Amino acid sequence: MLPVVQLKGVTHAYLGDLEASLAVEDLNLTVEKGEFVSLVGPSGCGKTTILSIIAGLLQPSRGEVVINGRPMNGPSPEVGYMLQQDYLFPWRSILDNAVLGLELTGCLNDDTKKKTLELLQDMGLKDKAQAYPAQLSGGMRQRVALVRTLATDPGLLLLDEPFSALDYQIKLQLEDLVSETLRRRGTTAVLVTHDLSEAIAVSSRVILLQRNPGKIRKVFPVPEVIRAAPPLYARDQAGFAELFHEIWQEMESAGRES
Ligand SMILES: Nc1ncnc2c1ncn2[C@@H]1O[C@H](COP(=O)(O)OP(=O)(O)OP(=O)(O)O)[C@@H](O)[C@H]1O
Repeated sequence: MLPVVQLKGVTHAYLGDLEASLAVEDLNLTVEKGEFVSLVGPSGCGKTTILSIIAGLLQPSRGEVVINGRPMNGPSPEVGYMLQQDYLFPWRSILDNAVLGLELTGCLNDDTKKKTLELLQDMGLKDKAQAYPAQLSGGMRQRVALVRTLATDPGLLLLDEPFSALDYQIKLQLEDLVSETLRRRGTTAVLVTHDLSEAIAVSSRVILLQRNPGKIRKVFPVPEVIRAAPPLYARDQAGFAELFHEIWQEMESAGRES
């Protein structure tokens, strides 16, 4: 089976008026179908730049991006992107917000609307379909944003710190819900997070980046016993604390060198 994401020698420099700044250099990364990988690393190591490149929002200065076997050519409905802010339209009902992506891609019909309602139900939001964003909590709104992203059925989901603005308890619940939903649908995911325990709890691999310029420093596979548990319980599994410390130490060494 073809990998979902292939980055081959990807380098990106942002061009300023007087100089160019090298954000990421010579990245090589393959993400297989159904994998959930996390990108972690210090501020400025290029996590968001990498997601923007995979999303087709940013053309890398050098190197090749291949999505589902095809060279990347701008944003595509195959790739969903979810951010820290929910960006719901306050004047639209929850259902109308949730179907926005379908509407914009010309895919809204009775069948896709029914599937969106099912997704809202899966996320515990069916009775909120006719409510408005202002009537929902932050965690609920983030779930609506997730439904909106999943409604177009992207094979690849990019998540840029989607849980970081939420209370700890809500964050843990959402990690479970998202991870279970993606597993069931076979969706491939790339998550950017500052929370190392979240990265280990939800991923099959944690990719540690270093900065100046952004590069992959080390890839940590997450042991099966941790991966098999729902994120809430993954943290209690044997090997979790050891892996956390191993990645933490490597991060500290990277920090000292940059
Ligand atoms: N639009 C831009 N113009 C110029 N430089 C940029 C731009 N966006 C990012 N950079 C630079 O590129 C590098 C990588 O930034 P990026 O935002 O990808 O890092 P990050 O790991 O996501 O950071 P953080 O964890 O703080 O969100 C940084 O040095 C940043 O200053």
